[in-house]
Amino acid sequence: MKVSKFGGTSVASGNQIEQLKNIIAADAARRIVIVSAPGKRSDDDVKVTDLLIDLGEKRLKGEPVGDVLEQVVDRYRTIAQELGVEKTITESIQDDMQARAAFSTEDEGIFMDQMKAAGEDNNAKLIAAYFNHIGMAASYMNPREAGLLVNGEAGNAQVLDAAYESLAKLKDRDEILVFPGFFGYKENGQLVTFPRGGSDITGAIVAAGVNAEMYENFTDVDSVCVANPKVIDRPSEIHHMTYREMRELSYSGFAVFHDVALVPAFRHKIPVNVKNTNNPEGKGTLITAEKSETHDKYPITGIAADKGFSIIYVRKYLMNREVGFGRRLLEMIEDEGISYEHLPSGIDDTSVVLRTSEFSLDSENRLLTRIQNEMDVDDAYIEHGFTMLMLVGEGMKETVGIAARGSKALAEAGINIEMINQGPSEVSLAFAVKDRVGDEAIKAIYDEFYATQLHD
Ligand SMILES: Nc1ncnc2c1ncn2[C@@H]1O[C@H](COP(=O)(O)OP(=O)(O)O)[C@@H](O)[C@H]1O
Ligand SMILES: N[C@@H](CC(=O)OP(=O)(O)O)C(=O)O
Repeated sequence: MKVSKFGGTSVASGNQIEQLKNIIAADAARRIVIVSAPGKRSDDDVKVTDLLIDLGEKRLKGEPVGDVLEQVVDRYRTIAQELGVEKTITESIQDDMQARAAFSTEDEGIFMDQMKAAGEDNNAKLIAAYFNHIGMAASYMNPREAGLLVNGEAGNAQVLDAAYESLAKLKDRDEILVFPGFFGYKENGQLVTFPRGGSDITGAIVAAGVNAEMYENFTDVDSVCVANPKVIDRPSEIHHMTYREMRELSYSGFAVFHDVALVPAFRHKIPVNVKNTNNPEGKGTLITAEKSETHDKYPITGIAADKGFSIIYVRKYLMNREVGFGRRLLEMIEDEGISYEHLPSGIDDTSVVLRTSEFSLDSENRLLTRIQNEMDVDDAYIEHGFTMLMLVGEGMKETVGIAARGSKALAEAGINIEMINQGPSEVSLAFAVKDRVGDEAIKAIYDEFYATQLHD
C-alpha cells in the first residue's frame, strides 16, 4: 500500500486534480490520498490557507469577513465547476465556511486552527466527491474518525503514539481514502493544526500508521534539487538521499519537504519518494536510511540557506577557566523561552546563533542586561540579519577539505564568513553570512561543488 500526498499547487485547480486522479488510478497500491488546501495557480495567486488566516485575523479584529469568505468559497466553486461537481459540493463548503467564521473566538488559537484547517478539510471532501462522480470508490476520511491523535498548542500539533495504532485500521478499507492534511485532534476533541507546510507531516504519520511500502510526496518540481531552484538556475537533481540529509536540509531551508515529516518516516522505516504531479513517471527523489554510491561521488548532497538569524556574542577574559559559564548563558536564553541553533565557541569568547523570530526586542534587552550584570563579561552584544548556509552530505565525513573548499569559494566571491560550525556527526557544515549576500553565497558554494558536475 502507498500513501500519496499532494501539495497545494497539485490541488490548486480542476486540471491539477484530474492529474492527481490519473496518478491514483494508475497504481492500485495508491489507496490513501492526503491532500493540502488549494495552493497558488500562478506566482501572484494566494494560497487558500493564507486567505483563511486573513479571514480569521479579520474576525478577531472585529472587521467584516464577507469578502474574504466569498474569495475562499469562490476558489472551491471554480475547482468544483472545472470538475463537474459544483452542485454536489459548493453549497456544503459555503455552509461549512460560514459556520467556521462564526465559531467562538474565546480562545484565539483554537479559533484560528479550525479556520486554517478548513482549507484541507473542504478540499478532501471536494476531491472525494469528484472521485465518486467519475465512478471511483472513494471516501472522505476525517482525521478524528481515523484517530489522528495529537497534543500541543495551537499551530504546533505533536502526534501521539496512540495515533499509529488507530491509523493502522485504515489498511482494512477497500475504497480509496481521501484524507485532509495539516491537522489532528486532541483527546478532548479539540482540533490542532501542524506548523505551516504540515500536510507533509500528516502524510508521513498516516504512512507510518498503515506501514506503507512507500510514502509518495507529489509536488511541483521533478526532484529535490541540490539547491533552491529559485536561486540557482536548473540545479542538479538529487535522486537519492538519506532521512538524515533531508531532515537537515529541510530544517535549514529546503521548503520542498517538511523537516518534521521525516521523523515518523525514519522511525517506521517508510521510504519517501518526492515526485512531480506533472511528471509522475520521473524518478523523483527517494529518501531512505541507506547511503548509496552517489554519496561517495558527491560529498555534498545539498546546499540549503535560510534568512532570519541573529548572533549573540559574549567575550570574557579567561572564560575557558570558568566552570558553568556556558550552562548559565544557555539558562538565561532558556528563561526567555528561546531555543538556540548553534553554539560556536573560542577560548575567551562564545557566540549563540538563534532564529530572530524567536525573540522580541524586550527579551533581547533583558537577555543582554542579564548577561552583562550576572556574568560580569567584558563585552556582550547581539547582531541581526544573518543567513545560515548549510552544506549537508553523508559523504562529507570521508572527504578531507570540505570546509576549506567552502571557505575558499566564499572568499573568492568576496563574501565575509561571520561564523563556521560543523555538526558533530559531520554530515553538516554551517556558514553564517550577512543576509544581503545570502544568494551570492549559495551560488559561490554551488559553483565550487557542482557547477561542473551533474548528478546521475
Ligand atoms: N532544494 C529544493 N529542491 C526543490 N524545490 C525546492 C528546493 N528548495 C525550495 N524548493 C521549493 O519548494 C517548492 C515545493 O514545495 P511546496 O511549495 O511546499 O510544495 P507543495 O505545495 O507541493 O507542498 C518548489 O516549487 C521549490 O520552489
Ligand atoms: N495548507 C497548509 C499546509 C500545507 O502543507 O500546504 P502545502 O502542501 O501547500 O505546503 C499551508 O499552506 O501551510
